[in-house]
Amino acid sequence: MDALARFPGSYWRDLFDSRVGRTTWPYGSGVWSKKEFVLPEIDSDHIVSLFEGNSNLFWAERLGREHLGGMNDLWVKQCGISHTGSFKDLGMTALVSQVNRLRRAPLSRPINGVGCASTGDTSAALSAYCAAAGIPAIVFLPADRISLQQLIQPIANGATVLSLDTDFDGCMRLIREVTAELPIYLANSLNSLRLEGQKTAAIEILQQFNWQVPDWVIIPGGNLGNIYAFYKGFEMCRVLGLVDRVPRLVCAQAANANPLYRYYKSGWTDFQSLVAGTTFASAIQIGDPVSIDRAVVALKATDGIVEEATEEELMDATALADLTGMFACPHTGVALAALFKLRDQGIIGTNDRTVVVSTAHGLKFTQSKIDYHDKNIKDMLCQYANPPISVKPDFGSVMDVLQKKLNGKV
Ligand SMILES: Cc1ncc(COP(=O)(O)O)c(C=O)c1O
Ligand SMILES: N[C@@H](CCOP(=O)(O)O)C(=O)O
Repeated sequence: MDALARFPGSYWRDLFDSRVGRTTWPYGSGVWSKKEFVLPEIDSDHIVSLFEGNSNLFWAERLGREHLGGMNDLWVKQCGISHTGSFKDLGMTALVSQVNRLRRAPLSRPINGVGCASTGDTSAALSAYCAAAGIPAIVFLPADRISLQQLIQPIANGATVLSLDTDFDGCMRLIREVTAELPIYLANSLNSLRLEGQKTAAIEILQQFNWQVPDWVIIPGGNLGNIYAFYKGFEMCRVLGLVDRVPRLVCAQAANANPLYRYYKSGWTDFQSLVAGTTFASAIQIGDPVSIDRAVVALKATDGIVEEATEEELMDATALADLTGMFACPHTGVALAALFKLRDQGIIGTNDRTVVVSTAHGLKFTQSKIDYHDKNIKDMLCQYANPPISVKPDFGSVMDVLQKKLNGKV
């Protein structure tokens, strides 16, 4: 930070702005366009990048206007529109690049592979970046708890996939033990290299608002590395003079997997890990988050809030987002459901500039959408379901249906 502070904030803003849209290696990546803030000492030849970052900031105009009491400054940061379909690419490029550097001469460290425990997105990102670099990847997955789309990613990318009959927290405990014994580098967000890459999403948001600071940023939380990464990105920009304040952060959890929410509600006095229950937001089905202390730092420093969402709330919020032009994953639904609640309580105001962080691509989680639109979820109304209409293949039948539809009778 001392070295970076030798230059004024305007220097960094201009430098980062000058790299947007560049193809010069590695600055076309949203992460490496901020190389000096991420991993300054790395040689560009050692970087393993798939041109991650630079994701769209979606103006959720209709959702805000029609469903959130006329909110007019609501944005969704589409971190899931990325090479492997989640924000994990941002951190994995930093981590795998550093491993690549360590394995090569002159350092030539004996790292035989890189490993992680995963609910499906970290494993996909690790496998893709390792495959691109020719580094062995080992992933520990909780059997039958991740989507098929997520499962096929490491398989296709040639990783060693261990499907374990336990939950994510069990996988996490095992990978920590294994990486302590074998020359396998740990790729979960315990490793701060991941957070260095992930924090660039926060800097990118500031840049996309022409270095204006939003009032609120809402982030779904599981293992809790990302909430800290966002805080770090915002705080770094404040300390180095790129902006003059930081936004208030909201961490949103599924009610079925909510150890941070419970801790927050206890006034930060009583943290209890738990066995996470099943949730459609399966990538945040985590009961013993490794970055719990970092999350508390981030929330306290930003006057932050923790909210939770039930299964029905998160699925309805996801459906509404989709009906207004998105294709959100259930984790984004958790964050949107938290926004609905904070708007109802009057905590987030109509004119507050608010960013919801979308963490994965909806196409990785289609089964829950299929079940919702089929109204095939036990004890759930599925009030925004839009099932397909079966019609006989003749002109009269088709016309009947369309006329009823146009008259609002279907
Ligand atoms: C899609 C998705 N959203 C949100 C999260 C939560 O991020 P974190 O574990 O950093 O809290 C994860 C992973 O945990 C994820 O895969
Ligand atoms: N959702 C994550 C859970 C692990 O989180 P990490 O950020 O610590 O790797 C996943 O996709 O595996």
